[in-house]
Amino acid sequence: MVKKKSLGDFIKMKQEKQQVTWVTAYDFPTASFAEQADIDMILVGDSLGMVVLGYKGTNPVTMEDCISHCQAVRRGAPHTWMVGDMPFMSYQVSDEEAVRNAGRFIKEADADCIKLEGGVRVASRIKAITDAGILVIGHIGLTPQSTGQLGGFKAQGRDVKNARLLIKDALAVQEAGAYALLVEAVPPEVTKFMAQKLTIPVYGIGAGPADGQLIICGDMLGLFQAFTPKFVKKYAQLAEIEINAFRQYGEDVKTKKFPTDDHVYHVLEPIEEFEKMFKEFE
Ligand SMILES: Nc1nc(=O)c2c([nH]1)NC[C@@H]1CN(c3ccc(C(=O)N[C@@H](CCC(=O)O)C(=O)O)cc3)CN21
Ligand SMILES: CC(C)C(=O)C(=O)O
Ligand SMILES: [Mg+2]
Repeated sequence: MVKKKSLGDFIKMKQEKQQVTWVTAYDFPTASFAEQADIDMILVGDSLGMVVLGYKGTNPVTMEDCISHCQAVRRGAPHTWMVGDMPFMSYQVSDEEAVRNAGRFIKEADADCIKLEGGVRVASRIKAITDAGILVIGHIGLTPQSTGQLGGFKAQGRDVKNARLLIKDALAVQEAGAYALLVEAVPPEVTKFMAQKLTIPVYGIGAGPADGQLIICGDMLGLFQAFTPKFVKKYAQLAEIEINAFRQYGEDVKTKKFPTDDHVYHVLEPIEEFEKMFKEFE
């Protein structure tokens, strides 16, 4: 078992140009498998709404959902850096609500830090949470909680005007005190500029090479069937394996191939004694 990383390790990894590996996990087994595979960080993303709760987007996800899933992940991965993702409406209203809800991830779920979406427009939230002593990761580019304004799950920063705004967002996030930044669905040229310009680590999902990479566990494992973003690489086809296993079990039960003598408990007294006892009920 490798020792749990600390903030200093992640800062050093950027300086030494070592890649950080980051996956989402929402439950105990997945978190445990990620830890056993020596993944550097786990995000308990509000994408849990889509990947494990079956919503069409992330906005229905509540603080209670996030805390509960973070607690399960922490039990599965006690030695891995865990990021709590702040859900829609847990930080949008005021700095005060943002600090209170960020604190719940630390206090109730033993998160190492929190992540929230937005750049310039959430700078005061990032500063307020940081001032409370909590580590923050910013998240810019495709920000799923504002897909209404973005016009859907669309890549960002593809024209110069929009890329300039993104770079201003990135600088605002760093200036506000975030210790790292996540960039989602942005051309690699723009990501590369940000990773060079910023002193804090810049991680990417669908954003090309950066100081580290994030991927959604359901996507890389082949468990999420609704859609597959272009930036996903599939490392397994678990849905297929699960469906085949359920189908085989169903067939075995219907054809009485399961259960067999291997799967039952044996009586502890002579069967004649049982038969006598059964007769008492006749
Ligand atoms: N399973 C899953 N994977 C994700 O990467 C993910 C979530 N859920 N939920 C939250 C957000 C939403 N994300 C998404 C969702 C859809 C696309 C997508 O379909 N993109 C298209 C079009 C891109 C465009 O028009 O610019 C693509 O072809 O990649 C991308 C990111 C990323 N996040
Ligand atoms: C899509 C990633 C960046 C995220 O925020 C999540 O998994 O919730
Ligand atoms: Mg999220």
